[in-house]
Amino acid sequence: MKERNPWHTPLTIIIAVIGVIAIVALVTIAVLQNKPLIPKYKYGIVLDAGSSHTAMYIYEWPAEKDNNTGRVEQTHCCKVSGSGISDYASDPKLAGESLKACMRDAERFVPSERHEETPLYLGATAGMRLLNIKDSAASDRVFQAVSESLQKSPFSFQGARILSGQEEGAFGWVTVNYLDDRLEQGLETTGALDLGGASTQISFISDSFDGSESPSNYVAFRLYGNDYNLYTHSFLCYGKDQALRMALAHQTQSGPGSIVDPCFNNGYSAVKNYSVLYESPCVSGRKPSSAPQTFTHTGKGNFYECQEVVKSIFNFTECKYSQCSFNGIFQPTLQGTYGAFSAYYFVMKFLNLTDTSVPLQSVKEALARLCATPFDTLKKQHPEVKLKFLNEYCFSGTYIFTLLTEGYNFTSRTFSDIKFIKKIKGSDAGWTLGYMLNLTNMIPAEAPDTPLLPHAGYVSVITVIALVLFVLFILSLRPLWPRCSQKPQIV
Ligand SMILES: O=P(O)(O)OP(=O)(O)OP(=O)(O)OC[C@H]1O[C@@H](n2cnc3c(O)ncnc32)[C@H](O)[C@@H]1O
Repeated sequence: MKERNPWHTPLTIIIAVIGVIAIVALVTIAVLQNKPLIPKYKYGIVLDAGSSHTAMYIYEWPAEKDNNTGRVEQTHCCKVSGSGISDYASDPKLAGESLKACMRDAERFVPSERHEETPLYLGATAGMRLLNIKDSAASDRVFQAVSESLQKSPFSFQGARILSGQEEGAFGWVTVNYLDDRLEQGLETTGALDLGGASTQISFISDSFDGSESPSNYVAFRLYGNDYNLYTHSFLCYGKDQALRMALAHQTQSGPGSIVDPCFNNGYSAVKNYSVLYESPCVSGRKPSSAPQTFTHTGKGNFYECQEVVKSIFNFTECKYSQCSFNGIFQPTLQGTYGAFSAYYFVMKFLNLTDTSVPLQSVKEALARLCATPFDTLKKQHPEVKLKFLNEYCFSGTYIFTLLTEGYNFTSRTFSDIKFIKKIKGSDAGWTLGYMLNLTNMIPAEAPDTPLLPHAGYVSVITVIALVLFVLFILSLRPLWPRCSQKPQIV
């Protein structure tokens, strides 16, 4: 004879089975309903048509979060081979052709089902600003050619245009602060220092600046519920290549047949053409009236003398405001930390000076040593470095040092507030990301609403509540529970 278990009645078994099914169904629905979708991405492409070269950046963000909350990241960068589009003024078609290899690259990196909806922008900076000043019809032809080429791509081409210096500075600032998560979290922002080939930008927030003293340097933003009064200025012709032209123009004012340049290493020698040197609008007005066709450019490598040459391209005396950086341009008091990118990074990286805890005096000494190194020794020390760059590091380092200290007024105390950076969390520092975020409305003016609980927390709460309900349900059926009799039932 078997003893009968009082729980093994059909009713309790049915209740238990229904209860378990109900819990499983409830949790399954909660999980499926609220689970983040399998990551699917959307894309945006920006071409940075700079004075020295063009680069293409592909950005991606989670598709279900393009209501302003998803993180935008750079997934790919392609360097267009050849020079910047402004160098194709005499043969604009080639400017369009030059972009084709990177556009084919983009077709591989962006999934084909996303091609048609992916916005594609081309922004040109100081190289095209200068070409536009020199010959606006030629600049139009270059834009026509690159636009025709980009229209043939499968992406949604949104146009090619010149960014103003103010936009370039402001979008660089947005990029740096977006990537550092400072905007969304409303943290103290970082200033942005960008050194290109033809222009340089400085952008930062200063409590002493509300735009009233120099409105042309003022950009107002409202991002994630916070207001920002940004100071920004772009110095056209003060990118590193045009600054070098101005330094050479200063040394060839009398039209000599040769110059001995303290900004180039001893042993460096090259024959240069006067008309090529003076073809840029940054120096064209100063071309000596009588000069031979060419001059011999040799180096003597002296940092202190080089600094004097570099200082000659700045005007430190004129200022109609309460305070200025240089050339009569207003600059409020420096404040906070700074990210310095593009040529700032390339040059300081070569000099092993990206660590700004090194005292300013030591930076000066390192530059003095670099400039004093004979050019042959330098070439032997750095066989991997392109000669075009190696030639110019003494000038470039001295220029950066002078621009930061004498131009922007960084001191031995504030110099350590600068961080020389190339990338932040995998994305390049530069104006392109800020430009795309702006054009795609990816940064909201107001802070987006956040869900009460994260997904995992939500599922846990649902599960616990379901279990409690189930236990209560079982308890409420107590009257139906089989009674345990004292006597064992004999079956
Ligand atoms: O913004 P604009 O002024 O139009 O210029 P760009 O867009 O061409 O400027 P980049 O930031 O690409 O480069 C800035 C400069 O750095 C130079 N550069 C690039 N790589 C370098 C390296 O490894 N060492 C030294 N200089 C480098 C380049 O030739 C430019 O003169």
